[in-house]
Amino acid sequence: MSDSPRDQLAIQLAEAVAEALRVDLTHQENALLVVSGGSTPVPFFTALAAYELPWARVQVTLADERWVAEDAVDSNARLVREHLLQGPASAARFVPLTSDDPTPEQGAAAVAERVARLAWPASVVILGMGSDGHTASLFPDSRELELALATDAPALAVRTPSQPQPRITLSADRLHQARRHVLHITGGDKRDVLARALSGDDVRELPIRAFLACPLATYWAP
Ligand SMILES: O=C(O)[C@H](O)[C@@H](O)[C@H](O)[C@H](O)COP(=O)(O)O
Repeated sequence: MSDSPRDQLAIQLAEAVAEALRVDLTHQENALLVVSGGSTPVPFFTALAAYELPWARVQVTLADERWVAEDAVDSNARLVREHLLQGPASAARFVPLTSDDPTPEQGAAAVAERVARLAWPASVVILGMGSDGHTASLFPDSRELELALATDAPALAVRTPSQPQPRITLSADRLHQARRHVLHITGGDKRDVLARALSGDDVRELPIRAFLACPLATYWAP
């Protein structure tokens, strides 16, 4: 791995997450790690996968997923399998957010049940953020945004005009259930969106605001 600021950031985040899992596993049987998809986490996944941890006691799931086949190029499950569940981390138990149902509306209840059985509170929830201020699949233009912010269901289907595929997302309530929250972002655009988010309150405008007071440890590099 090169030592670009983004790679250094990924290494620092991996170190913090590995330590969090190690600490939690000294006093609980299983520890849950919730990761995000997208492009930003790839070097972090690679760095974390190399840690020697009791991975068989680590559960990994996603903050959100596109309702696509697990081998589709834009599947977050595929991303996790290819970059995180490698080497020592291949012993972790990955719990995907999709089912064989044709739509997320049909599959959401089964996925929610699966998610509810995990080892909550999560050791770490790692969020990404888009330039529209979305996080997980809580998009400003999601039809189900209000519901996703208010429901105590663990997961729900979302339809978003700005996105090509239907998705499933963990609800804000479920994403709040963690010992530690991290925002992992890179680049000037996202720095500016975060600055905007910090200077206002309207969660519907910039859904990342729902997590700013978690507290949210921010890992940012240019
Ligand atoms: O794409 C996803 O699967 C996640 O839903 C999304 O919330 C992601 O974390 C942000 O869109 C940032 O994505 P990038 O890291 O690709 O910028």
